[in-house]
Amino acid sequence: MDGDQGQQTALLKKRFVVTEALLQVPYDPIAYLERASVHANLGYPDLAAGDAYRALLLTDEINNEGFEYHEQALEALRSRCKGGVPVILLSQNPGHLESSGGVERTAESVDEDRHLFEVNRTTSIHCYQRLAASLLLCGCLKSAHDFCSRGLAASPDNTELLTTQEHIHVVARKRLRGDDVDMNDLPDQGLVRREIYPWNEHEPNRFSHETIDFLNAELVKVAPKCEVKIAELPTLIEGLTSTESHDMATNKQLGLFAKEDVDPGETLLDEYSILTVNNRLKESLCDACSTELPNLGPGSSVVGCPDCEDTMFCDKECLARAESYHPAVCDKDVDTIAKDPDPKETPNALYLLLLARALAMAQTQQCHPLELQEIKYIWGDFVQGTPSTVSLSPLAPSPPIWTLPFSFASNIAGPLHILEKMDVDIFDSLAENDLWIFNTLYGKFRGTASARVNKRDGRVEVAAVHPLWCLANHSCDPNVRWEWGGQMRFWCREKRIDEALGGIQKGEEVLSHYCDIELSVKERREWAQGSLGGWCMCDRCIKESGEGSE
Ligand SMILES: C[S@@+](CC[C@H](N)C(=O)[O-])C[C@H]1O[C@@H](n2cnc3c(N)ncnc32)[C@H](O)[C@@H]1O
Repeated sequence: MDGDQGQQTALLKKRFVVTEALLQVPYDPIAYLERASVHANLGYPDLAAGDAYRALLLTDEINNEGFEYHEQALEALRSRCKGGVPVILLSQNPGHLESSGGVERTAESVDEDRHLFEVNRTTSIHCYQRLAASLLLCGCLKSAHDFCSRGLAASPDNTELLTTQEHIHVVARKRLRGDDVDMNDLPDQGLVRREIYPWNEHEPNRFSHETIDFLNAELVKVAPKCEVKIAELPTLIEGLTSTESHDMATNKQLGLFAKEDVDPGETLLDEYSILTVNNRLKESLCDACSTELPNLGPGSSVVGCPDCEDTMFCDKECLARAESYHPAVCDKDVDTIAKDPDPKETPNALYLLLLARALAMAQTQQCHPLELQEIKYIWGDFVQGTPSTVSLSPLAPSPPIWTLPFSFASNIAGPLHILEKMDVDIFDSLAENDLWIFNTLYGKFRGTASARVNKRDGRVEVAAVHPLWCLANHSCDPNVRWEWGGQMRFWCREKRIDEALGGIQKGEEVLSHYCDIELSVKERREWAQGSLGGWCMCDRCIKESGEGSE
């Protein structure tokens, strides 16, 4: 084991110990700060920010007697101060705590309440420091600036916060390309690592017999002529063409294949997904499948939830399917969250709504969110084995690019707000509601979700993950068409792109399309690049771009 690896292993062990401690004592702000430090050292500034934010919330609980977790948080802090001031607060002493050789004077020597109040104040300033520095590293400049300002309001001479503030200004000038930076216009969308975290025990081996058998048993119900198999796909790199790389690397993934011959026009898959959301506050869409509700009036099939006002479903079937998520949000005032967003925020808002739906499903079904069968097996476009530190060795591979979109609002504050609305204790449910779990869910949704526009005004309003449909890979000469109404439907094309008769033979891969195939090769490649991870290299693209012709 080399030095870097040894350090990594030690940090992961430490992370495990602190997480276990938090599962035992969930309201301990110090343990959260400790875990933030471990996450920062492991190279996860996003997770460090998430922990520091939870610690900050707990310091608020301690400060406010009327708050829900005041007693538990105060007791946790008191217990941590029994042997003196916790070491994590002594590394940099932003409050004016007195220390004596690493161990503070004990509670007997001073008024205990005053002492705890001071420790709590110091803890909160540490939280601001950690939040500002970590969010800056993630590229969330506005949130970093906000926490920096809040920290400086409490501790104006704090050198760490002043330094971070300087860095925020430098990065902001670079990103906004100018010296005149308005702090209200700071970018707040960043990128973080997109990976299967080393401690994630929920991710299945997608190529195991167990996974493939499970998916095939599910497929029998909605696509009896399809089966899932391992597929070899070209490894796509942004802007790389086949003339530049004749030896194209490939990678193993899953794909859909025909088990029997399929006739032109024949339906191949018909999938209903409860993992469907819409962002319209006052539109008449079904809460379960987000289809436009049928007309109300005599004989209408529309039904409402018997227990809460305003939640409407197409029919009794959708109401019955809603039993898998609705009880967690029934009458819980979650309706307005992420609805009618600013157009710039539409994608983020839809992903947050998908996350909210998944959390409601998990809560209702008393299941870990990553164990939900609609989520467990889907593609997440994760980058494996990301090193946490950049190696200086000339032989080291270049560090992977961070690809998971991240913001304080979507990844940290938003999900916690939703859980609180659902009456979930965000501290005592860490095992199910930790930030790395939200990030993993986002990775999966961003790898598989599709969106739909409102035909009347062209606004994107619905998003969904169809866990079986999304197993199909892309081609610009697809052999199926798809249509998404209440259900997602694939049917075999009557004609292929060259006007040849459609039809899929037994054993052939079922190829969908992720972009409008009527476009030119350049436009198609630009459109599909986001969902493919690079320039499309299907036979049609290679032919039309003139690549590989020599
Ligand atoms: C929605 S998933 C498709 C199913 C996925 N192969 C799986 O294992 O579940 C989309 C991902 O499949 C891969 N993919 C799909 N079509 C491809 C193609 N024509 N060439 C290369 N990769 C493709 C890309 O990695 C893309 O990010």
